[in-house]
Amino acid sequence: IIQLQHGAHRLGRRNDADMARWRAYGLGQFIHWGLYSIPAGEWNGKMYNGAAEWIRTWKEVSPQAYDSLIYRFNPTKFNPDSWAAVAKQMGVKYVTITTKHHDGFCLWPSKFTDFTVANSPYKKDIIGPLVKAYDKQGIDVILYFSVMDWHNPDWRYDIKTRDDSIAFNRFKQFTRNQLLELLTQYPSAKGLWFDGTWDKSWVKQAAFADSLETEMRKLHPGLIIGSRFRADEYGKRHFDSNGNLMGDYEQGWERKIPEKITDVHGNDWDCVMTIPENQWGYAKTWQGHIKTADELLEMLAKCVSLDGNFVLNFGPKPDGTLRAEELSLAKAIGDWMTVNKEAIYNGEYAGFIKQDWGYFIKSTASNKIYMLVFNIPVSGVLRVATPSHMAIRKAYGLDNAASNYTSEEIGSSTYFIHPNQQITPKKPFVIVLETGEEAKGQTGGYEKAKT
Ligand SMILES: COc1ccc([C@@H]2N[C@@H](C)[C@@H](O)[C@H]2O)cc1
Repeated sequence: IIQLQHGAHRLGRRNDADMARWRAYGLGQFIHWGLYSIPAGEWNGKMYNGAAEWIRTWKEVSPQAYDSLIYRFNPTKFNPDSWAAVAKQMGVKYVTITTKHHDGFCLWPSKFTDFTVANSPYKKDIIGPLVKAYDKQGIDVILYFSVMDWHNPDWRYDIKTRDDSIAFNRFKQFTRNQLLELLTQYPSAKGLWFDGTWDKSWVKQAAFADSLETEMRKLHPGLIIGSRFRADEYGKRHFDSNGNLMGDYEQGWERKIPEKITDVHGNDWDCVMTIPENQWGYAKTWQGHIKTADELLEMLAKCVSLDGNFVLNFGPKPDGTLRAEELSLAKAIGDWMTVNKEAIYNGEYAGFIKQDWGYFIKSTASNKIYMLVFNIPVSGVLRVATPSHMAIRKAYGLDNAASNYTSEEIGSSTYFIHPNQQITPKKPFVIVLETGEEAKGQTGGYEKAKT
């Protein structure tokens, strides 16, 4: 064990009500919106092949020219209620919204910089109305904040000289001021989603970041902060020098999903996912594969089955409207969630052996076990291996209880689930298992071979 002042301050999961609420979300929405949405991956008629929200770093783009985009930020069709309604129909329980991305442009009228909406043609606060609109729909809000700030002249990638450290000390105060400002202006936010914290300059601020995290938690009891905010005094990030998770949930699953339960080390976590391969801000043309609703539903099921939340990204257009591809995916996901949401909300790892046909999710609300079926075997029969001494009492379809199933015990704690009629579904579907304790002593006489 290494003595740490600024490592993890808690072992294991948070067990308070605020975190239990976060753990139960299942499905979330990410929103990336800002000046980068205007060029949308194109500059002087050339397409930037990186992520659209990173276009300021492209050698073809002068930072000053990029920063002048502030004078073009005027989302005349922005209607937060319409975004929140789309999210509601989609079935998301929380939304993570960019307050300030790496480019430093603030979607709220921060007092600590001029590089905000207040000095754009739009003039008005964006964050406040968004928080209000989502709160009205009963969707919780998490505020995304990038520590790295390309616009702020005091930002440094590393601290090499005395001048660097004088500038970066100003930058640290600026960061603290903005974070306290966000928590004060938008007190209904449930948490902060930090990004832009990997550079040496910030990694060297273990003590400062640790005390700032403590100060924010004091200002906002119950605040949820992930593992990407700070490093320990040896520069370790996400997991401290003793291998313990820092923050309240693991934030390492960006555009990737854990394979098995041991990959998540008993921690809470979220997976943040783009619809194209790698675009967070609005990009005029999406290159490569665009994920289908069925792919996204399978990602959602997989995340919840492994104790995580699945957060799907939307990149609104510069005029404030959502693009057609995102609206149609939100609709398709929402239609599926309308029927199957009880298998997703309050979902947790069920402890069943993973099967090829899909995912098991246990409900903390009903204690029911849900089978989320994506791949029907040629046999048409679905194998289930329950944790030992757990028997299956009943199996029925969530879409309609009439579509019932017969469970046949084929071995110790092993069953075949037989559909009572030919299943030819067009969409992933859910079977509910009601289970119970196996009768004492009734071992079913399955003798293990001696080998
Ligand atoms: C390759 O390094 C990065 C760094 C930051 C990101 C940002 N994190 C995502 C949540 C988006 O905000 C993306 O711009 C992506 C890739």
